[in-house]
Amino acid sequence: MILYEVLTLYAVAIALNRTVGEETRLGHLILPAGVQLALPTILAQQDPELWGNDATELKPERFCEGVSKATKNQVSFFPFGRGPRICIGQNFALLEAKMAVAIIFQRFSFHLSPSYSHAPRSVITIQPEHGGKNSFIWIGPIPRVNITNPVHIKEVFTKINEFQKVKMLPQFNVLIPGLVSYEGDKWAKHRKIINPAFHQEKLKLMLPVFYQCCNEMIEKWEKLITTKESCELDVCSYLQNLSRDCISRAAFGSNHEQGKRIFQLLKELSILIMQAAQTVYIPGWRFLPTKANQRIKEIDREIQASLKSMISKRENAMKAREATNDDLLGLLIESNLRETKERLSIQDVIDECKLFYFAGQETTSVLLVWTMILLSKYPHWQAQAREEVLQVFGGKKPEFDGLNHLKVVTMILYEVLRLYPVGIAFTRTVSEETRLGDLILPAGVQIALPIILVQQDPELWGKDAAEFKPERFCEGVSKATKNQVSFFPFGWGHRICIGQNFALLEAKMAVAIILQHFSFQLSPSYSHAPHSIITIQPEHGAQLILRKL
Ligand code: HEM
Repeated sequence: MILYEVLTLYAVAIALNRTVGEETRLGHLILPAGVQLALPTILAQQDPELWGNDATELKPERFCEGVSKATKNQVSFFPFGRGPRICIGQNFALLEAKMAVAIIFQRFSFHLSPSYSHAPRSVITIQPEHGGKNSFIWIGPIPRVNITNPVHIKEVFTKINEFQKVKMLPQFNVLIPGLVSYEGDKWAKHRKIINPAFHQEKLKLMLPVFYQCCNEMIEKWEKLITTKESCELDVCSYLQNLSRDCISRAAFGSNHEQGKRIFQLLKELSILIMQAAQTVYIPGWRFLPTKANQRIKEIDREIQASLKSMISKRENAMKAREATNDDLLGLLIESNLRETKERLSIQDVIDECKLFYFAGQETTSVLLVWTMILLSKYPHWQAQAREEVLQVFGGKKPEFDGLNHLKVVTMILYEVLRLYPVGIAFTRTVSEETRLGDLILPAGVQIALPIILVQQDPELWGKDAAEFKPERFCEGVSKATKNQVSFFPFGWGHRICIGQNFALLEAKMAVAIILQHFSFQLSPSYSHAPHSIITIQPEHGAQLILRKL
């Protein structure tokens, strides 16, 4: 019973796949040859409609009268597949597992260690993702040490020359150039020139853009509800569009249509490159005359040409005082023109614009997605946040000072970033032999700062570390963390995210406007499955039911 229940909840593979051999009818569907079918084991075996409301709970008693009774004779349990191609090794595996379990039970009792963090992750099979607190893993021939002690984390973030960014695979250089990957003097020069574009008074200039983009999304949602009381919606794509729109207009202002096209191309480029990255890496792969590589070259050429012409036009207009500089591009050019020593080249500016797209889009949209999911799950926090927003703005347009003073909304955003940080870990390379606490780390060793473990560590955050409790932040971050580096969703130290205030302002604007217009709750079709592909996203979407207020 226990083994069956484990196989129900943690089926070895998340889905079984088939290709349609020739045109076939399946229920109402006519499936042409070549179409692929996925039979998502993990969804079918945890479907409340098939298994009841306790579908996601470990309840081996479901199997007390065997599989047929538990499944009511339906094909809703197929951990070994089904039919003629059912796993030939099923009995072998079950016998081996029973032997192992029996002998373990004879000799040990066991329970979870506090350092275990529950993170099922699918890499062909479903495995727990994290090692323990003091552990290391091999990334091919390179050892990677997990650092979870806040004192040591602070040291890693502070000593930026000793602990450098891990070099990206060459595939990604075309995609994510700029500040984020530079080191030493080059990083310092770029950071100094870009910094002013993200100062609070400059962000104030971008607020109308954020408002306009949020309003357009709200109008779309309102149209979906006009004839009904409520509607079900997967908010992921809307929030992705929102942050794409915000970054594109905030970056390129009056040229945002041209900017949008560039961002579309960058999206296509990232898909092609991610696909290439999933195949085995061959040195010089970019020079192979494949269709994908030709397209990558074409896209890159178009992006470079478009950005180049936009930047030189803007530079000339600004020199002639004909252009405003209230977008990121204008602010970056202005700051660069003011630089007396070494300026950025046009190629440098192009690279930083590309980076804004990647750094600024997916990050803010996943923050918003998790915020809406958690506010749906915890309606009393949704009500408290709405009360605050209505108290500060009523039904009016949210303005800069009001947004900066939203206390409950800020606490909520921090708590979302604590539980669902944008990525699961930061990595660094040790540039020369260094001591870190008791460890002596030779050059070349990698360091991982597993943010997701540290920010949910019961030793640092208390027994309720895994619970959503925004009240932890009611007296600010320093009090919540007891002045330790145990909360770092934007990084820490000199290399802290340059877009942090931009992202938080955009998120506060979006949350405020959404709360002014709608109430929302989780739809029964939402299934909670945080999934890490660069950022942590809900794997099966964020289906919510929206109601107009
Ligand atoms: C919720 C939203 C965001 C989150 C959680 C986030 C998170 C981060 C983190 C963790 C880092 C540091 C990585 C490391 O130290 O290895 C970083 C760096 C950076 N971020 Fe963000 N980011 C967000 C939004 C943005 C936005 C909107 C922009 C720009 C428009 C941006 C631009 C950058 C840049 C340029 C860096 C590199 C800084 C440097 O190396 O000096 N980010 N971000």
